[in-house]
Amino acid sequence: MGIEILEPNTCIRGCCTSPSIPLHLPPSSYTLLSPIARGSESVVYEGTLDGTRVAVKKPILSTSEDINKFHKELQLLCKLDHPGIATPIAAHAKPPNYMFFFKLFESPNLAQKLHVEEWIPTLNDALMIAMQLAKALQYLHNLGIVHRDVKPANILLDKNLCPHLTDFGLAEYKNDLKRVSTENWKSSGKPTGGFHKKNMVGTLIYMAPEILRKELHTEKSDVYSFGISINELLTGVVPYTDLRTEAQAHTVLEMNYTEQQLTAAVVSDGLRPVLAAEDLGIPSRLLSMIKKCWDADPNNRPAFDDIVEELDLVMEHGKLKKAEDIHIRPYNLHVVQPAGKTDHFKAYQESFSWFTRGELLARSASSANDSGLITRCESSDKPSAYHPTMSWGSYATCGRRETMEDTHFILPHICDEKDAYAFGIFDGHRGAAAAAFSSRAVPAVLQTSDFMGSPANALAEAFIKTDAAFRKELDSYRKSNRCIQKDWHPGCTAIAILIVRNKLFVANIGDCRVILCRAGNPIALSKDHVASCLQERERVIRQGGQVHWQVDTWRVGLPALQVTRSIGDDDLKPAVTAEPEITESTLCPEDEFLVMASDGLWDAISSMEVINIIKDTVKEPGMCSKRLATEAVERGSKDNITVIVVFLRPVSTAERIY
Ligand SMILES: Nc1ncnc2c1ncn2[C@@H]1O[C@H](COP(=O)(O)OP(=O)(O)OP(=O)(O)O)[C@@H](O)[C@H]1O
Ligand SMILES: [Mn+2]
Ligand SMILES: [Mn+2]
Repeated sequence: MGIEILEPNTCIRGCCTSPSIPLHLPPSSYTLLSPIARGSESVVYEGTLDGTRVAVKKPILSTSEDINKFHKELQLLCKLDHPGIATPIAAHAKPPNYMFFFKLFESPNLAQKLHVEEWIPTLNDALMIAMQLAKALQYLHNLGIVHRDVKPANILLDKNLCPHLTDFGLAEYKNDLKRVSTENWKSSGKPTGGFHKKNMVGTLIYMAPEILRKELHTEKSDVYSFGISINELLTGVVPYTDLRTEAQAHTVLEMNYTEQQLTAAVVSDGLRPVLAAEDLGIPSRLLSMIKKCWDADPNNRPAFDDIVEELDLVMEHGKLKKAEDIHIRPYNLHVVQPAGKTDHFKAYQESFSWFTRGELLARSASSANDSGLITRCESSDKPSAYHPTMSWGSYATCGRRETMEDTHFILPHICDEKDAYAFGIFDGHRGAAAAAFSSRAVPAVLQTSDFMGSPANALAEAFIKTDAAFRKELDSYRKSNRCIQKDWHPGCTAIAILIVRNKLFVANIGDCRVILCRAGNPIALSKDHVASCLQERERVIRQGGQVHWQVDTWRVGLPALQVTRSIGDDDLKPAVTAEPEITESTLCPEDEFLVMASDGLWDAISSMEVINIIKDTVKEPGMCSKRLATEAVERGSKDNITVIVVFLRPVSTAERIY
């Protein structure tokens, strides 16, 4: 493109050279805009280079070892040229700035695509992705390079859904690995996204048994990670999160300290993710190839030359059978049409997403108030003198987690009522389904309720109806016997606020929180429902649940849930109730703003600090939300984080106050 290559085109040390991409840039040629992602070892920004939008990967360089690593990664990247690999278009390798510039991929990476967007690929999509990725890895292996971090989060998708392998932070020449064998262990790179912070490279669930046994990483270890990733693409299930043994793997994954259990199971018991289901039209050849890829013995795994050949054959067959029509998502609710005798191959399914299912609830939600559980709060209809002037913004980030299980909604001027606003946050656990469903269902039910006349009731009704509808949906979905996850009980915590004129209602279940900043001080408008709270513990036991001390805190039931109220979690109902605790406040001119957020924020930042941070941030609610979330990540919050900031006064006033 337009960027001129300044000679000599080398990095500061002279070790990296490239005939085609510039390795140092005039400062005026690029800008860094907002961060797209924070990896364990770098921050990826959106930026511009010579006027074009690009992605800028800026490694976190804290030691000289990190700088060596940057040079190594750059040297390697300069040698690569393959359509299936995200190669840099420029780099800047002179102090104080070390950066890689890549073409900006607008679509999310494959992990987000599958688990946040809940994308369901057709068989054709899946085969195309598998093939492209296999070719990219074949290319690398032929050059003697092992990637060592193959996983969906490192696969970028372009507009046509073509995959581009990225993140060469852990890549090595195979020959160098031989030499370092045990050193390889201590890990030059900080492991990515996983939990083994010191001893391992790669991400635990994608790591081959030999890596877990601390043996040498070979190209066959990439084959293993490839197999796990392709199965994830076919099933839509994050490896091992659908298992439910005594120590539920999902819990294992959430509790960093028991990863040894999973490691042991993978290494010694041959545990593998649940293989995609053949009866949905996924060719058995593809499935046996995946099984071979994740064979315990690296020697039994195919090389990428074989994999590419095998995929070719599978695709040939697919063409005959219209692979583009086949939707592969075994755990979907779908209707299998009576197949014609000659056409067993074709399985239809209703395209399915938990977001959409939640939305549909509006159509079935009756406007009658029939929950019967809530005592009507006295009406607050009297028009009052004070009306807040509102503006709002939000920010949601996956943080250091691999998957995003938070969702939220913002619903201003409900049903065209200019004085009614609702906001909500849902923090999913044991999967994202409940949070996805609720973020659409709760506002849908609210809109059909008497939210003006009886706001507290409307909120309670929204939570209880959503919970009932979600569990019913889950039930029928399990019964559709397409569900490979026999014991799957997703849930979410929820907080919602409803502002009607000068009244503020907060409904909460779980450990999201809302605070109000009144005259400079935080007022908590919700209380956490967690098993470490005695009152809640007693309530759970009274309602037939079990609470036990596990590892470091009180937890509910076998799944060892820390929260005591939620939507979903149907294996723990009724003890883990969806009935919200509701607070009502009257807003006054002293009120400055509201901050609501999932526990990822509150784990890292106190209410008072939140207020102070907003005080020295530009008074734009979206920016405040982002600043808070970013600060929490920087302080080490390991969770997904969602923040909504609502100003209750004209922003110009708010600005003047501080
Ligand atoms: N060119 C790009 N366009 C759009 N998004 C990108 C691009 N490159 C990276 N990203 C996003 O940034 C994320 C992190 O990038 P990358 O994996 O290269 O960083 P990292 O610090 O090595 O992360 P980790 O090691 O934790 O996986 C990717 O998963 C992707 O979502
Ligand atoms: Mn990555
Ligand atoms: Mn990385």
